[in-house]
Formats: sequence, C-alpha cells, structure tokens
Amino acid sequence: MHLLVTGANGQLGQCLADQLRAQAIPHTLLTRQDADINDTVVLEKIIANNGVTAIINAAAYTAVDKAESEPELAQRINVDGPTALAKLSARFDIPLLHVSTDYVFDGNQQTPYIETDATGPTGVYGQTKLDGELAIQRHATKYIIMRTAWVFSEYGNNFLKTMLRLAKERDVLGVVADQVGCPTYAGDIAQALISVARQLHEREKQGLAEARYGIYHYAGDEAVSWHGFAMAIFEEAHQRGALTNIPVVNAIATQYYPTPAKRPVYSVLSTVKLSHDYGVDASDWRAVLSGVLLKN
Ligand SMILES: NC(=O)C1=CN([C@@H]2O[C@H](COP(=O)(O)OP(=O)(O)OC[C@H]3O[C@@H](n4cnc5c(N)ncnc54)[C@H](OP(=O)(O)O)[C@@H]3O)[C@@H](O)[C@H]2O)C=CC1
Ligand SMILES: Cc1cn([C@H]2C[C@H](O)[C@@H](COP(=O)(O)OP(=O)(O)O[C@H]3O[C@@H](C)C(=O)[C@@H](O)[C@H]3O)O2)c(=O)[nH]c1=O
Repeated sequence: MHLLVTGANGQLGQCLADQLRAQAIPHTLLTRQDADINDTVVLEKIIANNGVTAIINAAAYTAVDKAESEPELAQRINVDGPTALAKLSARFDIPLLHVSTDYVFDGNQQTPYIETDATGPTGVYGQTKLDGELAIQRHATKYIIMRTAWVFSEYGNNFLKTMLRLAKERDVLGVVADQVGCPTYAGDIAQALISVARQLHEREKQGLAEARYGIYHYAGDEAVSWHGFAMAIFEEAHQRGALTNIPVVNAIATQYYPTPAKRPVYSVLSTVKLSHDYGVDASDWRAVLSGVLLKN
C-alpha cells in the first residue's frame, strides 16, 4: 500500500501525515506548493513513479464566508480539483478517498442525516463541495466520499483556535446556540480514512470485487450547538490550566451574529453506515479535547 495525500499542509493533512509516519505506512505527502490538485501532468508522474495505490484528497477551499465573494476560486479547488483527481483514479484504477462536509445539507431535518438524504447547500462553499462530490461520482468508480463536520485539531484554523484567541482578547463573547452539529477531531478523521484505505487494499488483494465504495458520514458522537462547543472548549481549557479566566459566553440566535454565508441550522451526521461497513466508530470529541488543548 502507498498512499498519496494532497492538502498535506491543512489541518487534516497534517494529522494524516502524523499517523502515516507513526504507523510506518508508505506514503507521499503533497502540499499545494508541491503540486496543485488541478495539475494532472505532475500528479500523473507522481502516481506512476511512486506506485501509488490510493489517493486521499485533503485539499480544499474551506473559507466558508470568503467563498461567497470568491466563487470561482472555490469552484476551482472544490470541483475542478476533485474532478481531475477522479479522472486520475479511473485512469490508474486506484481508489480516491475524498473528504466532504455537512454543509452540503440545508439543515431543515431534525434527525441525523444519513448518506442518502437529500442535499441542499445554503452557501457557495457547500455548493462547491456538493458539486465536487457529484464530479467524483461521475468520473470515478472506486471512490469514498467521507462527509465530516465541525473539524478541530491542534493544526491550522478552526473554531477551537478562534475561541481560545477570542477568550484572551475579550471578557464577553456571543456564540450562536441555534446551529447544531457534531464536532469532529481531525486526528480521528485521519484514522478513519487510513483504516478505510487499508481495508479497501486488503479486499482488493483478496479479489473481493464488491469493495464498499460510495458516500459515508464520519463525525463526532455527540451533537451540540456552537455555543455548547465553545463552553466545552473553555471548561476543558480552564481545567487544564490553558486558560485563566473563562469569558462570559452569551448564547445568541444566528440573527445576532450575521455572516456572509448562511449555515445549516441542523447538520448532525449519522455514522452508522461507516461503523457497519468498516467498523470505524464516531469521533469521541469530548475525550480528545484536553489532548488537543495541551498541544496548543
Ligand atoms: N475545517 C472544517 O471544519 C471541515 C472541513 N471539511 C473538509 O475536510 C477537508 C480538510 O479540511 P481542513 O483540513 O480543515 O482544510 P484546510 O483549509 O486546513 O486545508 C486545506 C489544504 O488544501 C490546500 N489546498 C488548497 N488549494 C489547493 C490546490 N489547488 N492544490 C493543492 N492543495 C490545495 C491548502 O493549501 P494552503 O495551506 O497552501 O492554503 C490547505 O493546506 C476538506 O475537504 C474540507 O472541505 C469538512 C467538514 C468540516
Ligand atoms: C467566531 C464566532 C463565530 N460564531 C458563529 C458563526 C458560525 O455560525 C459558527 C461557526 O463559525 P466558524 O466560522 O468558525 O465556523 P465555520 O467556518 O462555519 O465551520 C465550518 O467550516 C467548514 C469548512 C465546514 O465544512 C463545516 O463543517 C464547519 O466546520 O459560530 C459566533 O456565534 N460567535 C463567534 O464569536
């Protein structure tokens, strides 16, 4: 097995790199500087020269609000890039493991979303991620589209880091309490992707033609509002001595925190299918919080 990871400088990419090294799995890491995911010619050479057996695409345009004013760039990275990778996956007959988002849903449901539920993105980011999913389904046959949500880690930019920064700058914060989802640790997503890649590889070697490809949901095991997530972060940070004073965190309605992009009100993902097909359990995000805070 030799895994090619794109987006290696992102928060998921760095967690993948850590775990591939720790598990001594042969791999090639590509940052945007190494190779743009749209650069088919360069990627073709890398795949052939390294004997790549699967691609994990952790590259993406993830600036939800900025996407509203940069739709072309978001389209290039979230749709054209995955299209190019899907075509390479088909040409080399190797699986493509791609990561997508809970923001493909409109949020009008009141029970956890399963993989076959109707999509309906509320903003440009979600729309481009959905279009990327559709392009992969059109151009590749051996694909895993892993939708995840509310990703946090010790790396990059994420809600946890924003909250810790704001807590140092202000005594009072307002955080929306009427948007509900599942925080997910990027290290757990990395582990889930590697486990799926490994199982696909084994099944392929054994000639099991019905390898389980398709869309899968992977997210945290407990749903909360952004306000609830902020409180969990502050309480854990305070307990670990990483934060002296917990700010006052007012629970506010979405209308009092206006943003360029509309976000789904409810985007809880059911992880039952992944657990059934691959034996991968949901991310126990509360359990890993303290470890992540200690690395900050
Ligand atoms: N963050 C979240 O809360 C969530 C993320 N997801 C999905 O998970 C995946 C990983 O997200 P995350 O790790 O947070 O994302 P990041 O924004 O942290 O990382 C994305 C990486 O992609 C790289 N990249 C951007 N454009 C290109 C390109 N054209 N060619 C090659 N590389 C490129 C970026 O490079 P550079 O560093 O140079 O900018 C960056 O390192 C994405 O598919 C995202 O949509 C899903 C749900 C929630
Ligand atoms: C900073 C801040 C945000 N908020 C709100 C705004 C928004 O509704 C919510 C989350 O804010 P953020 O902008 O940090 O998170 P956002 O960029 O919307 O996070 C999303 O990123 C993409 C990539 C995904 O795929 C999603 O799953 C999700 O994780 O919290 C407050 O209410 N108060 C605050 O002080």
